[in-house]
Amino acid sequence: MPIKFYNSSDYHHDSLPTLGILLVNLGTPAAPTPAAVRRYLGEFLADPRITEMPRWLWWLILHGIILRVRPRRVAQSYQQIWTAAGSPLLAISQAQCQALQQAVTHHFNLPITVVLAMRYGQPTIASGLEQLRQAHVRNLLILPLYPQYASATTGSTFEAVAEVLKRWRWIPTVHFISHYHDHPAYIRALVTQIQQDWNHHGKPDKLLFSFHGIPKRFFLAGDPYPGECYKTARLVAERLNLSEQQWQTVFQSRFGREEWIKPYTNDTLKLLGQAGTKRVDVICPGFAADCLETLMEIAQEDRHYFLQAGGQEFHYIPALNATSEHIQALLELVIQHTQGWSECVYSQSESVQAVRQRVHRMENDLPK
Ligand SMILES: C=CC1=C(C)c2cc3[nH]c(cc4nc(cc5[nH]c(cc1n2)c(C)c5CCC(=O)O)C(CCC(=O)O)=C4C)c(C)c3C=C
Ligand SMILES: [Fe+2]
Ligand SMILES: [Fe+2]
Repeated sequence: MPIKFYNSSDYHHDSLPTLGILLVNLGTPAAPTPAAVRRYLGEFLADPRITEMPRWLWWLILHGIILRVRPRRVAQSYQQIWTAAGSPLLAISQAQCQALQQAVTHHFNLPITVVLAMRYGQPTIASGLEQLRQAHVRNLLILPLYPQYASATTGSTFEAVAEVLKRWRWIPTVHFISHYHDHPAYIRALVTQIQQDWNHHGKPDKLLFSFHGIPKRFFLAGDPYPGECYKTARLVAERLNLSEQQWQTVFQSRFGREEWIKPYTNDTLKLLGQAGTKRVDVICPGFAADCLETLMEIAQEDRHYFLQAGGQEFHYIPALNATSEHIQALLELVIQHTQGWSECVYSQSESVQAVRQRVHRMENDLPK
């Protein structure tokens, strides 16, 4: 019979168990070039959770039209936001991973490894999980950096992780965080981020909470995403003591021709500009790290729409990124979702001595 599972022939039964945390974000092209963007979009847009359409039809559209036209245009956008450290999304995610590793090491005083993976592109989920497997992870926490659950993002991450784990011989205890849109520590971090900005620049006439959209069709099929976006925005607005007129929830980054959830960010900004609203601030609470969709679409393109339509002042409030408030929020999420795990590692470690002796005997008994 062929070997079906991923074995650990290098595994020692007396190795110390550890806790593992896999941070996952969406992913980004390896370079701001049409070829790299084509590779990235090819993988991204082939995911059935991103485009729910008959596969053959979508394959024709993707390869016949989109991948011929879009990479050139999108590569130009990436060139404008690319930094010395690479794509902002990847660089910021790496900083988050390092900072969270420090925070959990300090807090838990246990062997615990934090690894970063991307759903599309590099570093892959498979490589991240392999790193954790080699660290003898017995308890695994998956933390997709999407506060609001969507099938296209969080759901897709679960699928990709399960695809790898199902091949392991020794499957660890797994905890998957499916959302944290109303977690007090996350809400607090957003409130602080906004207040700090307003301390420097004063308050706007209107604060827009702009979230990445999804097709309306997905919402009608039962995706909870829009409701979670609304709740995040409401909780933050309440803590900032904003009146109904002072804030609004909107959806950005529409892709393709079908209707997406509304109101659209760009249309709303045009209307606000036309209606004489002087200053608008935009924050994008659904993005754990700044990326093309915030730095380019909101901070540049949408700013332009607003000012063109008659608006006077536009501020983009950065994503939570690797701020200490964000890392603290992620740490609190980790603490909450790993309740009881330290005891588990301790008890497994205690038995290491006993295992060591038994394994030794077993190995001696095995036929050579
Ligand atoms: C934060 C949540 C996100 C949801 C929900 C989401 C849904 C979704 N996205 C697309 C299509 C594209 N998204 C693109 C970029 C992009 N999307 C997110 C996050 C969510 N997407 C991020 C963080 C990024 C930025 C990546 C970066 O490198 O900075 C792109 C690529 C850029 C482009 O070609 O415009 C596409 C395409 C769909 C269809 C969808 C829901 C069905
Ligand atoms: Fe997207
Ligand atoms: Fe976009």
